[in-house]
Amino acid sequence: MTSPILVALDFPDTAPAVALAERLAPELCRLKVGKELFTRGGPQLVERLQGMGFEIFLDLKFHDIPNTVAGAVRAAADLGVWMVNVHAGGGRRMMEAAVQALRPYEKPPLLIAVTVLTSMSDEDLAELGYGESAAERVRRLAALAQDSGMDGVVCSALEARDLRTHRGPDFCLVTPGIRLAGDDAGDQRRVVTPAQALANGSDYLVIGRSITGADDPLAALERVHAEIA
Ligand SMILES: O=C(O)c1cc(=O)[nH]c(=O)n1[C@@H]1O[C@H](COP(=O)(O)O)[C@@H](O)[C@H]1O
Repeated sequence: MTSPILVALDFPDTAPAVALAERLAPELCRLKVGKELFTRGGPQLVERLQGMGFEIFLDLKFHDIPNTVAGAVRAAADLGVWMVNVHAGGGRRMMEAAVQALRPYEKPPLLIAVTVLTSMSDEDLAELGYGESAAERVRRLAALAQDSGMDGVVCSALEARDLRTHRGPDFCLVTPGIRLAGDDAGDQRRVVTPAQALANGSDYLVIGRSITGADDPLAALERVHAEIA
């Protein structure tokens, strides 16, 4: 079975991250290593998790000048990760440079662009001076990402249906902001349940605290699988 679930290992250190991975199984999920954990554990931790059989989404959301981002995604590819992301807000030339950087690889990571963070609301965007809603901005950035040669985008599952229609069946939709019924939204603003996210057209569900914060993370993961079966 190929699971659509990516468990976000947002831990302050490597020991609890590895301990959690030991309680999960590569058949049931992939793992996401983000900014906090990577800054602590570095490439060695990624290699250790890969050695345990997990495919890794390296979520460092690169956002810099094209040359710098190209070098960063190359470093991610050399590490052998399964997926890596950049911010679509870095623009066309930055995304094209990232795409170009992965051309020489026989088995490159999936290259994904973050559109509008799921922690952002329409009000947050207005405060930044953007004259469009989150849904409109996601649509614009997803079109630009696809046109720049990216494999897909990170968005909220609220926008997945619209993107599936407009960007076609092969464009990869990665959706964080997933909450089981009754879970606390926390800092997230655009949240959706696992079943609804898949029904909307998501390919991959990024789930952090609903699994990592559970008393029994494996049981929580199995509950998500049961919900989407
Ligand atoms: O790129 C991401 O993974 C990401 C993008 C986004 O727009 N929103 C978002 O929450 N994420 C990540 O997804 C995870 C969500 O965690 P939970 O809110 O605990 O489920 C975190 O690791 C975030 O860094």
